[in-house]
Amino acid sequence: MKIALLGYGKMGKTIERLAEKRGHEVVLRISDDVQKYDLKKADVAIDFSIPDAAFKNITSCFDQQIPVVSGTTGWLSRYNEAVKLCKEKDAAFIYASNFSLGVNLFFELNKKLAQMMNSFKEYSVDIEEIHHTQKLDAPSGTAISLAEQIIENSDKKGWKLDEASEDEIPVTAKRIENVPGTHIISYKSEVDTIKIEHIAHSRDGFALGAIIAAEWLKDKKGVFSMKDVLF
Ligand SMILES: NC(=O)C1=CN([C@@H]2O[C@H](COP(=O)(O)OP(=O)(O)OC[C@H]3O[C@@H](n4cnc5c(N)ncnc54)[C@H](OP(=O)(O)O)[C@@H]3O)[C@@H](O)[C@H]2O)C=CC1
Ligand SMILES: O=C(O)C1=N[C@H](C(=O)O)C[C@H](O)C1
Repeated sequence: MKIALLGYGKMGKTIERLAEKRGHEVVLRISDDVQKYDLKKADVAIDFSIPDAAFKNITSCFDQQIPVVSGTTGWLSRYNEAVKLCKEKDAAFIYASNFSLGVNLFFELNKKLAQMMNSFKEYSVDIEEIHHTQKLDAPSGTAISLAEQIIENSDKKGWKLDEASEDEIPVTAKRIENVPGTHIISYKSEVDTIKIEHIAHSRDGFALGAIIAAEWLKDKKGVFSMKDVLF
């Protein structure tokens, strides 16, 4: 498979290393706001760029009929617009706030736990995420996905960074040197705490998941999620 990397930073370079091990070839590496780039020599594009660039990168792929996998976070206010454009252009698109198998299993656990805990009002829920100090967005895309899953499966009405009201989920974002990505969900009562936690040991899990998603999407049309790929 010939891959165009839109974003050639920490994730782009990890994807290149693992993709080459799986027999793929990287044919294009984009690292800044190029006015127009030719994706025709690629079978698929993988976007891990920056919040301000993701929408343009993704829609360039739709225009050039190249399936696109995006893991960039912090641009989701335009997600529905991207979905509409993908359908109009009969293109192919997968977005995930987190591509690792472990986090996608953790998502399913989170939904089940939220349903179960909703009956026990003596417990209050909170989310904590910890990432490296270069991260541009807060809270992480994964923490937002986790909060939305709890909201869909409980009586919670929303989430807020730091201070939250009774019917919202408080989300804390910590930045510590070299942490690839940690997410913790805690249910606390007067007498005890129940916690589930996902700790990424490196970026390899995110990168491998994105490559598997690209292999899966290559010959398809439509808008998909990591759930379609994995389960
Ligand atoms: N969904 C998932 O599983 C995961 C998502 N992420 C997300 O992926 C994104 C990238 O993460 P990471 O690789 O760690 O970040 P980096 O900062 O290491 O890489 C981002 C790269 O994008 C480049 N860039 C800047 N402008 C553009 C542009 N217009 N088009 C293409 N590339 C551009 C930057 O170049 P320069 O440095 O020159 O500005 C940089 O090389 C983040 O949003 C992060 O949250 C990260 C890990 C997993
Ligand atoms: O910026 C990162 O590094 C990560 N970003 C994603 C997010 O915002 O959830 C996924 C992962 O946690 C690493």
